[in-house]
Amino acid sequence: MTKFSANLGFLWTELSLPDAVRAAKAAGFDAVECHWPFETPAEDVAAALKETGLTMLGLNTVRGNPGENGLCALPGREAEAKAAIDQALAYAEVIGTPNVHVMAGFAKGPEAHATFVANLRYACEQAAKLGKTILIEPLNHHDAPGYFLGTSAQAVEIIKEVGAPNIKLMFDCYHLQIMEGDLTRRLTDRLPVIGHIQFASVPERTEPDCGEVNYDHIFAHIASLGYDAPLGAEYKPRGTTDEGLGWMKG
Ligand SMILES: O=C(O)C(=O)[C@H](O)CO
Ligand SMILES: [Mg+2]
Repeated sequence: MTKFSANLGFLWTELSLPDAVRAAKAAGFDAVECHWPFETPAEDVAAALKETGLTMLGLNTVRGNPGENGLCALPGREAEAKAAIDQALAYAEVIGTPNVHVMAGFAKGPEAHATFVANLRYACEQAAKLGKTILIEPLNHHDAPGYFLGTSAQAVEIIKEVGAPNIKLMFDCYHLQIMEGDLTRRLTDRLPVIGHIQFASVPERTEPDCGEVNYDHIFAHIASLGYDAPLGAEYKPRGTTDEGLGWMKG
């Protein structure tokens, strides 16, 4: 039976993060994940996770200044990037989160690549001390034009170059359907480096019950690969979150 994680960056956003954790539990999710929890005291999130028995599977490093979308591929911003990595790992340690998604930012070219690799090596060293995993995620160029990381091939190349055992790919089916398609084969081919999988309808980015991707097929294929970690429901509900959960009961 496929397990699901509620991404609280998009689901139950009208609630406080601790209450969103409780709502996800009540709705039958097996785990939760989020984007940027830092305005909520980690202790409050930890208490809700303990109360519900859920794990917060992942969180992100901060975006940076208004309009930015990550710091870790930005040449000249290394001190801020390291601080963002330290902040995310410290928060993750308090709430028992195993994965930190290190966000690259809007950049391009060889200097950005070298900067990202160097910051990821730092992140992996720090994460290894805590037994945690660093994730990198290609984002599509419609939602995030100019974002440094845009394809799974680029991510695989970076993962190999970083050369750490605790760096993995966040395979977001939404972004990768837009950027490259061929999801069934990509999931098979990238499986050895996949650290987390997310999904949403394409192109709407709503519940997975519409659009151009057949998620009944995708979920069955993922299960056939022997991947049984919770899959991240990272979509923007058409109505309220609870109204849109019929796809889980299918
Ligand atoms: O945008 C996404 O798909 C993500 O998963 C990032 O964590 C937030 O931008
Ligand atoms: Mg995603």
